[in-house]
Amino acid sequence: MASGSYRNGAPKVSSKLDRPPSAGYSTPKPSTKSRQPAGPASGLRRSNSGSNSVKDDAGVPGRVRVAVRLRPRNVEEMEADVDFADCVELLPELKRLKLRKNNWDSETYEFDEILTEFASQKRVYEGVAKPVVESVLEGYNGTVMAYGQTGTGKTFTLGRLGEEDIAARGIMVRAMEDILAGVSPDADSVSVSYMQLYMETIQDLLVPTNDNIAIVEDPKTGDVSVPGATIVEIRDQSSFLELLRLGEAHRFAANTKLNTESSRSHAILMVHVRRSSKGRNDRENFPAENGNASPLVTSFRPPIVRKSKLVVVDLAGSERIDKSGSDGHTLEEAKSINLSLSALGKCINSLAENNAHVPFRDSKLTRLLRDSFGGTARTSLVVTIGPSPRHRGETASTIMFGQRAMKVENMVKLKEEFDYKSLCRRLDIELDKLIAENERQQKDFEDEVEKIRAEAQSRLAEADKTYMIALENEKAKYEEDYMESVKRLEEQLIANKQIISNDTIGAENHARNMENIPGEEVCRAFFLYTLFFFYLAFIDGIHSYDRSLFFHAFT
Ligand SMILES: Nc1ncnc2c1ncn2[C@@H]1O[C@H](COP(=O)(O)OP(=O)(O)OP(=O)(O)O)[C@@H](O)[C@H]1O
Repeated sequence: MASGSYRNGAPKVSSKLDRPPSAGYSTPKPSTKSRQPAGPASGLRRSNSGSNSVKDDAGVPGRVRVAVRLRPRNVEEMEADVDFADCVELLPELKRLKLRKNNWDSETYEFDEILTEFASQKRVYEGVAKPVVESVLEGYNGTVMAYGQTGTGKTFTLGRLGEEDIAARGIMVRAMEDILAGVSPDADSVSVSYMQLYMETIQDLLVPTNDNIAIVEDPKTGDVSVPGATIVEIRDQSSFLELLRLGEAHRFAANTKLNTESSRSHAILMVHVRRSSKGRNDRENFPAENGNASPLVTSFRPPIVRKSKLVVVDLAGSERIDKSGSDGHTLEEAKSINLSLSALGKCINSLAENNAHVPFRDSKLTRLLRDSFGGTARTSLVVTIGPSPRHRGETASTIMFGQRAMKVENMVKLKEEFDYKSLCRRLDIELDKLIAENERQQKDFEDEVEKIRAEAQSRLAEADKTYMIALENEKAKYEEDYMESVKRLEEQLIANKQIISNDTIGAENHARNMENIPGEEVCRAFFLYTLFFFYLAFIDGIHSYDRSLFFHAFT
C-alpha cells in the first residue's frame, strides 16, 4: 500500500525546515507588523473601497493559506506498486511533509494543512475552504484555488457535484450550501458567474457564445471584475447545481496520457454575495451633536451593504509535454496552460520576495487573480500531488509553488458601502406615501368645507322660511285690523244715516252729527292703514299696492 508518513513507521528526521510565517484565518486583528506596501506597479496591497465606501479600511494582513492534498493511487499506480514514500513523506499531525531529494537527503516543509489520500471531501472543505467562505459571508473577498500537476485531483477537489454520492461533493457545491444557509433570502442576494480561461481568452461557461470577455480593473480600488460575464442569481442549491452541470458541459477537456479527462482551461467560478448590514456603524457614520442620532437622521440614513466575492479557481494542470503526449492542438493548449501558470508562479515569487514590481499584466490569469495574491482577498490554495515517484520533479515543483504562495501576504479588507440606490428607493416610497397623505388631507378639507357650506345654506333657507311666515302673519293681522276698522266705519255710517233720516229735527243737529262721524274713528283707521301701507311698501317693495284702498274709507 502506498502511503505517506505511515508506511515506514515513525516520521523521519527532517534535514531542513523551510517554514513560512504561520497565520490563521480566525478573527482578523489589526497588525502592528509593518510590511512595506507595494509600489504603484503592484497597487494592490492598499485598496480603497471607492467613493461609496463607509470608511477607509486599511485592512489587516492575512497570509495566503496553503494545504497539500495527496491523490490516492489509481489503478495504474497500484499495478506498478508505486511507493509514494520514495518521493514524499506526509506528516499530517505536524502539518509537515518531507520531500526526498535522493536516498540520503530530504527537505521538510510546513504547510497549513496536510491532507493524506484518506482525507474525505468534507475534511478538505473544512480545512481549506470553509474559513474563506465564512469570511466572504462577513464581507471580505475570498479565493479558493487548486494548483497541481495534471491528473492529481484539482477538479475532484473543487468541482465534484456528488450527484451519485453526496459525500463526494467538492468545494464549489459545499461552499454554495454554506453561503445560501448564511444569507437572508429577503434582504441579501447571491449571484454567480462561471467562466473559463482558454488559450488567453475568457469564455462564458453559462453562455458559450459569449467569448472574449474583457477583464476590467478599477484603477482606484484595484478591484478586478468581468462585467461581460453572465450573472445568474442563485436562490437554491438545485439551480446552482444546474449551472455547474451546464458549465462543466462547456468546459474544454481532452484525453491525455496523464488524465483521461484533463481540463484544458482554467475554470473560474465567481460567487457575488451582497448582504445588508443592519444597524452597524450608525453612530460612527452619522454622529449627532449630543452623540445620539436623531430619528430623522436615522430614517434617511443610507443602508450599509457588504459586497463580497468568492472566487473558486480550478486551474488547468501543469504538465510536461513529453509525459502528457500532447501534440497538435493539445500541444498548443498545453503551452498556453504552462505559460499562464508560469506567469502566476512569477507573480507569486515577486510577492513572496516583496519585490516592488509584480508582473500581473503578463497573462490574463494573473490579471484575474490580482486581488487574490497580494490583494484584499483571503486566499486559500490547495496544491494537489500524485503518489507516483515517476513525477518527482513535478511534485517537487508543486510543493515549492505552495511554499512560495505561503509567503504572500494580502491586506484583507472589509468592503462596506452606502447603499444609495436602496435609500433612493426608500425615499421614493416615502415620498409617494407623503403625496398620498397630502392628497387625502386635501380631500378631507374640501369635504369639510362643502359640508359647512351645505349646512349654512340649509340654515339660511330655514331662516328665510321662518321670516316669510312671520311676515305673512303680520300682513294678515294688519289686513284683518284694517278690514275691522272699515267695517266699523261702515256700520257707523249706516247708523248715522239712519239717525239723519229718522231725525228730522234740525239741520243743526244733523250737521253736528255729520262732523262727528270722521272724528276719532276715521283718524284711527287712517293712521292704521297708512302704517300698514308703508310697512308693506317698505318690506316687500310692493309699490304698486292698490292705493285706491287707501282712500276707500273716505269716499
Ligand atoms: N482524492 C481522490 N480520491 C479519489 N479519486 C481521485 C481523487 N483525486 C483525484 N481522483 C481521480 O483522479 C483522476 C484525475 O483527477 P482530476 O481530473 O480531478 O485531476 P486534475 O488535477 O483536475 O487534472 P487536470 O489538470 O488534467 O484537469 C480522476 O479520475 C479523479 O476521479
